[in-house]
Amino acid sequence: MAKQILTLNQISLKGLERLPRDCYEIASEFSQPDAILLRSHKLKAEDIPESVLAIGRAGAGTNNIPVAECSARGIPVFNSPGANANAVKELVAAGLLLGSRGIIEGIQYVDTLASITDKAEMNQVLEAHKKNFKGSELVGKTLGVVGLGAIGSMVAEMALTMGMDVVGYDPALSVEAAWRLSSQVRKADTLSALFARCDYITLHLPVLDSTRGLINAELLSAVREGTCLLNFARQEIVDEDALVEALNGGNLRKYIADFPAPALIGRKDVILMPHIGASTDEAEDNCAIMAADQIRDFLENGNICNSVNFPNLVLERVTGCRLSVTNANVPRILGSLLSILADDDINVIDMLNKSRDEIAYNLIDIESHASDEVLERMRALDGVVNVRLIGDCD
Ligand SMILES: NC(=O)c1ccc[n+]([C@@H]2O[C@H](COP(=O)([O-])OP(=O)(O)OC[C@H]3O[C@@H](n4cnc5c(N)ncnc54)[C@H](O)[C@@H]3O)[C@@H](O)[C@H]2O)c1
Ligand SMILES: O=C(O)[C@H](O)COP(=O)(O)O
Repeated sequence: MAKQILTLNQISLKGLERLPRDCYEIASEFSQPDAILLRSHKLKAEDIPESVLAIGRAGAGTNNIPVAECSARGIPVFNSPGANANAVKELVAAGLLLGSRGIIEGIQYVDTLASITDKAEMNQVLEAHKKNFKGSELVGKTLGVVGLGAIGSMVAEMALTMGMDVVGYDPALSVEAAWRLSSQVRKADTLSALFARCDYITLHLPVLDSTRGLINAELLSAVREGTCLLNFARQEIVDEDALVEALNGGNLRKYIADFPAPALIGRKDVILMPHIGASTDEAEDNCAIMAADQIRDFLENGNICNSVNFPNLVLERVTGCRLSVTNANVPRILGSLLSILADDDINVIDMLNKSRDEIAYNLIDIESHASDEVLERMRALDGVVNVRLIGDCD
């Protein structure tokens, strides 16, 4: 029977094409879907049908998904790390230029000249006024990058090529991300040290309990005169009252962000974009392809790649008959699962078990069919969250 994929946002066709129509039905309404694909749709736990086995976010941030509830229900949540990083990096480049030059004000001024019909007169007027739109260059200025993952590391690299000095802060930097980072990026030991020494500061970290309101009054009051803050990460990371106070105080010269808020719209010192960081053809394709491939590999093989709540686990298929089991990460469950198989004379050919936080996940390749009764005995074990028989075992 075809598997049903519920899409809660428009997902690029290039991604949906990775799910062959003879095996997958895709629609924006299903009552019992096997998996969900979405972008920024705010998904509530109560709206996830019982049938859902996996959720794929075609994008980076998963703060729109109730990840903790998904973990408790044994549902892996996948995202698309790095797939839209270049799109965001390019928009940050635009943000830096909008923050350093009078581009927007200049364009708005030119629009006011529409009533002048004589070219020479227009030229004379604008040449007299262009001094009002003077900016400064990025070369030699210091950019602070908060969060040096997929996007932050690309932004840092780009800023270096533009002649900026780059300072980075990331207390949770992965080894892989550290390898990607240019050695010219200087390390700030604290966020306050970074905020106190930069002309431009750009945020590229996820919103988590620990980062909500992280950019607070204390940090914002310590910025150098003329500092420009860019936020292409998430609105919630910046304390809005503190931001408004810092802008009113004058030291923070500009706030450039991808997240409009009523209190910020219309201010001359704020430039807001409508959450378009990842809105390029390329990023939408990349994210959708990655999310669809990951969902397909999970549904067809139980493999897990780029989950934000489950361990990564990929086991090469050696038999048509595979069990995937999610259980609490406590002792003795694995032994009990294997005993149930042994009691039914089912031989295990290959298996892999990995854990992440409170979740343990297993793929067990077996030589012969496991009956419904065997599966039910496994499901009945204390601490087992779900058991799935994948594939054709005959
Ligand atoms: N504007 C957009 O359209 C858009 C597009 C893509 C991503 N984003 C946002 O940008 C965020 C980052 O994306 P990414 O792809 O670079 O993710 P990533 O996971 O590759 O990198 C995030 C980095 O932030 C670091 N970090 C975590 N806590 C931190 C803290 N307290 N201080 C400093 N660094 C911290 C992590 O260690 C990691 O290196 C996403 O979570 C998402 O919210 C926005
Ligand atoms: O976290 C992300 O990837 C971005 O915020 C992009 O969101 P979008 O897919 O809704 O554009």
